[in-house]
Amino acid sequence: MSHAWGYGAQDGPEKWAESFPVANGPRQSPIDIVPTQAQHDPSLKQLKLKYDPATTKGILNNGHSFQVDFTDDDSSSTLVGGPVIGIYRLRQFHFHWGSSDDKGSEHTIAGTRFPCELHLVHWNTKYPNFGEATSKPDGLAVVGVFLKVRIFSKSISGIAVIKLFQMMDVLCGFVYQIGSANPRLQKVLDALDDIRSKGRQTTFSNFDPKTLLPATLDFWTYEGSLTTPPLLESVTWIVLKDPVSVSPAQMAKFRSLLFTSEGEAPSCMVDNFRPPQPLKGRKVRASFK
Ligand SMILES: N/C(=N\S(N)(=O)=O)N1CCCC1
Ligand SMILES: [Zn+2]
Repeated sequence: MSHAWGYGAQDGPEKWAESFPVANGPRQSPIDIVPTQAQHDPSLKQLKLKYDPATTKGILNNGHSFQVDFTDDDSSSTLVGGPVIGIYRLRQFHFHWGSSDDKGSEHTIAGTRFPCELHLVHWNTKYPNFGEATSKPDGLAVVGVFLKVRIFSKSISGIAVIKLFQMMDVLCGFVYQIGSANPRLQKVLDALDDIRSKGRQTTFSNFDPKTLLPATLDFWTYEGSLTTPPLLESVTWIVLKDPVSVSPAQMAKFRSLLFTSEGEAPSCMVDNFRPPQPLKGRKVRASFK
């Protein structure tokens, strides 16, 4: 297989080892996190994320996901503390999602899959740049955040109204879902109209990724890898325990992107996730009891 990879039957995760033998390595990601088997480590420090919106550089459809890039020529946007030693600079964030709400995340929690997972990618400033850091065992730190679809109403009367509407809808032969849109996601999702195809990029500025995070930064951590080729075993994973919300309509927006470039037969960008990999004796630590 050339180094062209994807998520299809011919070029997907089951084929990656042909060009990237590290796919069968000892510290591959993602993994299934089993909370009852994770050990609370009181020596873990508080996770400190400091992001300067002015470092936002742009948004790109890279043909595998979309990413929001940040300038990383100084330490304006950083991760310190948690399981890492030193200062890690924010490079980009991106997402993985499914074709339906029952799958899409890369990490799973005791077998539970979420419809989407956010990854914030940081590199260790003990190395001269991101490219150098990607090949070092302590080169990268990625924060993973689960997105969870919540269909709810705030009041009993609201539930009654929804139930009535749903009964009427079923009677009329169609079903719709009412969900709570996550307003903090919307600026990112609104930009997707301009980057529908692979290779498209557009301006995107003044965005604070901290707004995408849950209120508490309780996390699990383990030593792993990039979850896409080249699958380098250089990532300290920091997976947040608490999900953030996303609505069905917002999930549809993720699924409106294309894996393909303009002029190619369109292929919807969905199911761009690698399934959990063998733990191979690794320990998962928890920052919380
Ligand atoms: N696979 C990756 N990130 S991830 N999915 O492991 O967080 N990346 C590939 C190049 C830059 C980030
Ligand atoms: Zn990722």
